[in-house]
Amino acid sequence: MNTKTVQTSDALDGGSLAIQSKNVRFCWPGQASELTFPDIHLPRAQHLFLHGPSGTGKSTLLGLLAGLQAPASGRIDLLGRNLGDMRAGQRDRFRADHIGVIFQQFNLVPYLSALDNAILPCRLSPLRQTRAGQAPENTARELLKQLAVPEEHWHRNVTKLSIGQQQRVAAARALMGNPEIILADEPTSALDTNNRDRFLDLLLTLAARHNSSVVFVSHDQALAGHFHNQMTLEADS
Ligand SMILES: Nc1ncnc2c1ncn2[C@@H]1O[C@H](COP(=O)(O)OP(=O)(O)OP(=O)(O)O)[C@@H](O)[C@H]1O
Repeated sequence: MNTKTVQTSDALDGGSLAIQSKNVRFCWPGQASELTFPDIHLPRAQHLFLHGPSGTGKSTLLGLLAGLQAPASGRIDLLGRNLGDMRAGQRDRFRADHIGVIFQQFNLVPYLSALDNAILPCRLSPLRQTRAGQAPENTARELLKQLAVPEEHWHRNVTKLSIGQQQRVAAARALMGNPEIILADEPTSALDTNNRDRFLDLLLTLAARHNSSVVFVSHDQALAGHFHNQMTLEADS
């Protein structure tokens, strides 16, 4: 499978980069073809829109950037650190400290309330707890408010919320404690056009406030204009 880059930013030194990847390849067990990915060069506080047809490897690439899988070859540096140099435990720590994720299934903890889900990164990372300020619960409340999750739902079990509300709780959790990188996989798939645009504006505005970089996966090319950089994954014809 071939992939190509449509547009990326100008080169900067490693210290100012959120993400740098080179010659990354990956093959899922049991799959005949290897996925090859374009190089990424994403400055801190800039956002990347990652799009392409189904099956071209968008979710796989986010998993590699999150350190959930390791590339078969190539190199990924986040915030100037080579993921390949870290042991599994160090990658987990790095993810908890520096990466917010909004994945397709939201990965919310089903038995916790919306508020407790939003606070969770602070329980897992002292660094994010420190960054969230003296009272992380107040920060979580503020984020839920900004993301328009109605207050009467904050103490409800998160599975009792609508899909759109769950997506916004997942976004609040990803933003909690100001991680430098936010990885979002189709977070607007369940929203209508109005809510989709509002959600995206909010996510990018809140991320910009904290100098976070967002990598945003979507099929929906109409969203591309919100982003500094774009990358297309394409299947072989
Ligand atoms: N856990 C897995 N085990 C085996 N193969 C997988 C796994 N996850 C993905 N794949 C395969 O890897 C390829 C890329 O899948 P991926 O989900 O990354 O694509 P995608 O572009 O995100 O697709 P979509 O837009 O439909 O979500 C596909 O051929 C898929 O079948």
